[in-house]
Amino acid sequence: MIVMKDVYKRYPNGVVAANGIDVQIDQGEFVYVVGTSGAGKSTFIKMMYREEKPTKGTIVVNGIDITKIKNSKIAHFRRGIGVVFQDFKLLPKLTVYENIAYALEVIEESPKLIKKRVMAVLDLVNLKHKARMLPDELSGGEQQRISIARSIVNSPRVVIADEPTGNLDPETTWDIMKIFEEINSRGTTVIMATHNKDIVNTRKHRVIAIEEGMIVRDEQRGEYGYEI
Ligand SMILES: Nc1ncnc2c1ncn2[C@@H]1O[C@H](COP(=O)(O)OP(=O)(O)OP(=O)(O)O)[C@@H](O)[C@H]1O
Repeated sequence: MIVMKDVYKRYPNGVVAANGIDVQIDQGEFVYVVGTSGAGKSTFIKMMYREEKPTKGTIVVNGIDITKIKNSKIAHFRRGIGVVFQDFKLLPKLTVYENIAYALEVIEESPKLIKKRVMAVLDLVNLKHKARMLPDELSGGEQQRISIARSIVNSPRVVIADEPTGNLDPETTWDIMKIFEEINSRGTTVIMATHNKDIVNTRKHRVIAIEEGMIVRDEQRGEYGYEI
């Protein structure tokens, strides 16, 4: 569960990107975060995995008040959260297998367990046969599937995705959505910032709309709500 109470974020340049946010997201929900460019979507989700610290307010994620944890504990906290980016952020010199295994190697899991888990997530995204390739030998959609596989290899309770289909064509976008829905159906919370009206209006889930750093709409099975 994620709970934000009276959260404000003012960047050093004076921009207020979160302006009094109160929200609760329960375990297992699927949530779209929508809003115009610069509205504060990325700031909202970055605060959930402590990439940004709020100026004021409390944020409790998986039972931990992440506004109070020490810097030395942040890495440990983040292991419970999977993060997927628009530009994939795969390590170019590592193979697909190594990119995914890396997250488990740093926590010193056994080689046997690492292999089992990496192959299981590669199977989920249908890319077992590409395990030995390098990221730049893959299409954009395949790279995003690998980055999703990497985000869930630790079995996080929450997956956060910032515009994960922004660089992909419409057909690939649907494939990626199916994977997120599959992950969600297994009980993982999925939080996705998106500008994709078709996705939001077709694959119905909770919609949180942000404008000027405030939640202006929060609807179960909501609509995208903007003309683009
Ligand atoms: N690191 C930063 N330093 C200063 N200002 C920032 C920083 N990051 C974001 N901002 C500002 O905060 C506001 C909200 O930005 P944010 O990236 O959260 O919006 P967004 O809704 O995700 O936008 P987009 O859809 O364009 O990605 C914007 O005015 C932006 O310029």
